[in-house]
Amino acid sequence: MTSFRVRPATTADVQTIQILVEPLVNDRILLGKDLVVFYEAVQEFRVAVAPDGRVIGCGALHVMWHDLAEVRTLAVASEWLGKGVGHVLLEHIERDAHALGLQRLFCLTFETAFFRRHGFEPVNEELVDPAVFAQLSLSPDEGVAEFLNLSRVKPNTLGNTRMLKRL
Ligand SMILES: CC(=O)SCCNC(=O)CCNC(=O)[C@H](O)C(C)(C)COP(=O)(O)OP(=O)(O)OC[C@H]1O[C@@H](n2cnc3c(N)ncnc32)[C@H](O)[C@@H]1OP(=O)(O)O
Repeated sequence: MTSFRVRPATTADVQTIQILVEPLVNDRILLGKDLVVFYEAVQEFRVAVAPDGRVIGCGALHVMWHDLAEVRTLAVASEWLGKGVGHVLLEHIERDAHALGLQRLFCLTFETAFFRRHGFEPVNEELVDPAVFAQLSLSPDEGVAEFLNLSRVKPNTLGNTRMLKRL
């Protein structure tokens, strides 16, 4: 079996994470973020690390409300695809979500088959009531705006599927 391990990200990983996701951002698969935003979110990230210490994957958990969080920036280096790295990263993210008391995990993705295999289902309905929607719309976070499907970010989300997993 190919060995790799998953651990919480450190600030030393942040530039590597940005480099890892850059091609996916250029292809409009993932939302681009400034380096400062990655640093501010470092505690949300887990990274997968090859035996030689190289970061080969990442994924993040962004809490949005008391029961609700989003899986973000899940990405695996091209030469490591299909070796279970994404699966183990998502397992860790789900474990973190459980530990935080969350009950619902959202994602916005083109990788519907991968997320389906991990228990996510496409959703069309509103996932929050109007009062929570109003609160979330105060967030400056672009990902939250995408979750709310605000018109200003709709071009970013074209072709993506909204998916949800109940934990
Ligand atoms: C919420 C968001 O962040 S949305 C964005 C999601 N990310 C992206 O779209 C970025 C581009 N995509 C990627 O980086 C990757 O494709 C990911 C993250 C979606 C999946 O990462 P991977 O490491 O390839 O996933 P993983 O290997 O666990 O599973 C993929 C396939 O490999 C298979 N697999 C799992 N373990 C192994 C293994 N040890 N050996 C061989 N194959 C394996 C799985 O069964 C699965 O098979 P299938 O897709 O052919 O049915």
